[in-house]
Amino acid sequence: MPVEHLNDRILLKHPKGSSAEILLYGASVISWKSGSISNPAPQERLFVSGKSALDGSKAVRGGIPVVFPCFGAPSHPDHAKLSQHGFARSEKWNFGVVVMDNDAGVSVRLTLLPNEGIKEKFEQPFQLDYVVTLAEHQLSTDLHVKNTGLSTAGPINFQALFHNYILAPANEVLVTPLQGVSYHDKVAAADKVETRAAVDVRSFTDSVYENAPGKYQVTWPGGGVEVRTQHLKDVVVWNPQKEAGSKIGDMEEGGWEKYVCVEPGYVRGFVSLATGETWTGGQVITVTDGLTSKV
Ligand SMILES: O=P(O)(O)OC[C@H]1O[C@H](O)[C@H](O)[C@@H](O)[C@@H]1O
Repeated sequence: MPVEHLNDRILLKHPKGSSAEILLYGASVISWKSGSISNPAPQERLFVSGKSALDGSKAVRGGIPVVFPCFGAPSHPDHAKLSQHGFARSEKWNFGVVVMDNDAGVSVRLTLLPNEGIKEKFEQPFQLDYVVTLAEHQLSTDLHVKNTGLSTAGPINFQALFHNYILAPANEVLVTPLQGVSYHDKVAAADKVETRAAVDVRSFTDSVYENAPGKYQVTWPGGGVEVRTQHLKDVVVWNPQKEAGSKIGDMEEGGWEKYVCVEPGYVRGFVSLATGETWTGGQVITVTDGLTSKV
């Protein structure tokens, strides 16, 4: 069965051997196993902390949490009652439909509508549809945000981000091309312009790049992924290293050495979406073996 719907999760299996696991809680992708062109044996590509809750009691520490409608601490008046990174990562989503199931890919849609708990904290009318597509060497995620309000209602304002925890030797990882891009360095609490040809995370890094190129290479000796995005103008590069990682309750010991977060999003400013309209942000993550595509 290419798509299996279990009690708390959905399993995707591609005929060429790749697989993915999506928790209904948070619509969090918690596993993506894929081979590459030079090494077809499927390997895990995402980091999930061994201390992470997976039972719906807390957002997953790893995989791909969905950040909506605010990134970080809320900074918009409509988000004032929300906690860090909003509610999408800690609500139970509904399994919708199998969108596609063929050799090109296996694809499912999950949906989140306002429930009573959400309405208490966020009054805006919305529908979220999240489509996860598994291909032979690729995982794609697309978030569709619809303003379901009446025509007399105002726009909804939001931020959105895919919080990718990419399994990688953190101290050897390089992220490109960010040279010349303006960013907010959350560690130094300063606005800067990136001077490095390749960004590493060997020290505690929490950088929010604004109007970034939209296509990123994440490489390390012998491996890599490419992250290609659509309508996600910003990207966050985060690794807490021991300095901050050891203070994260659900982070396994040394977990910060095993991943880099490269998080495409719309997080500087807000998307303002009129009634009846739909906004879509998407990403395609491809296993590259560290070889950069020319396209
Ligand atoms: O601990 P969390 O709420 O999951 O956030 C984890 C991290 O997410 C993003 O990368 C932010 O830029 C960081 O500032 C934050 O520490």
